[in-house]
Amino acid sequence: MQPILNAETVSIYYGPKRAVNEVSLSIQPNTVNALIGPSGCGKTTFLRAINRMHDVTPGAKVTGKITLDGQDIYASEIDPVAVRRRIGMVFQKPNPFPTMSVYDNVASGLRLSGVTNKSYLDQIVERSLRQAALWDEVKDRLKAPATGLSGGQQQRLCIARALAVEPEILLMDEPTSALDPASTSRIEDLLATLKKDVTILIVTHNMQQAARVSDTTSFFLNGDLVENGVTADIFTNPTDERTEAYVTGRFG
Ligand SMILES: Nc1ncnc2c1ncn2[C@@H]1O[C@H](COP(=O)(O)OP(=O)(O)OP(=O)(O)O)[C@@H](O)[C@H]1O
Repeated sequence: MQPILNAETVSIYYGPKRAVNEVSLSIQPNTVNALIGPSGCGKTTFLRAINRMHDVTPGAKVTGKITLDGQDIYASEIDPVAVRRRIGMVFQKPNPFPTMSVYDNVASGLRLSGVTNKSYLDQIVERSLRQAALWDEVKDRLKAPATGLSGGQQQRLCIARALAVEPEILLMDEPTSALDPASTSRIEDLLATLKKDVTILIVTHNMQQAARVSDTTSFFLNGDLVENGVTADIFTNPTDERTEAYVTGRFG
């Protein structure tokens, strides 16, 4: 099958310092892909290159090639805002727009792209909240402030907000690290259904989580992609001894 996303010898620099070294990685559609590795190994840096977030980091530079459906997302004619609509992102700490209601948070991306039709917005808001497994909990408080939701609900709201513009890829940077175990488990369950609609890349420090939720796993170390493969193989039969040392908890 054709990969939906392809990175070819991608290096990422902060000023003169190279944080990611010539990483090549192919991602198949409708899969969950975990990026693991010790702190500072470049997971977040690599993830952020995929939706051109480094465009707004002073001194950051991305080299190599990243394609989405075969199209170079760094090509000069490509608008980074359009890239971010197709490749959404959910961050470590839930970050709903604090002055907006639950409804307005989810509708914000569509409104920014000029959608005003109320019944269409209603429909997309409901669909996105259902996809994020939040609808039943918020359907009677859509006009209430988003900040009144629990941390776990706020994170699912951020997922709904990202889904509302129908991205092809969802990047998740340690999306459960600020959440309690019950909320974490809800989001993990959600990933299995979400991948029917969207391809997911998730950075996680939690190896049990990577093993539970992902189809493929990529192990990063000091900016290198050491090994990438089917999750069960990475955890039970890795080919590189550094991967084995990491997944068996010998360093980290
Ligand atoms: N904005 C920045 N400016 C300069 N250096 C940075 C910047 N962001 C990250 N780095 C450096 O790049 C390297 C990779 O960082 P990155 O955040 O990608 O690692 P990570 O694997 O995601 O770590 P963690 O698991 O702790 O989040 C680190 O050495 C870090 O200090």
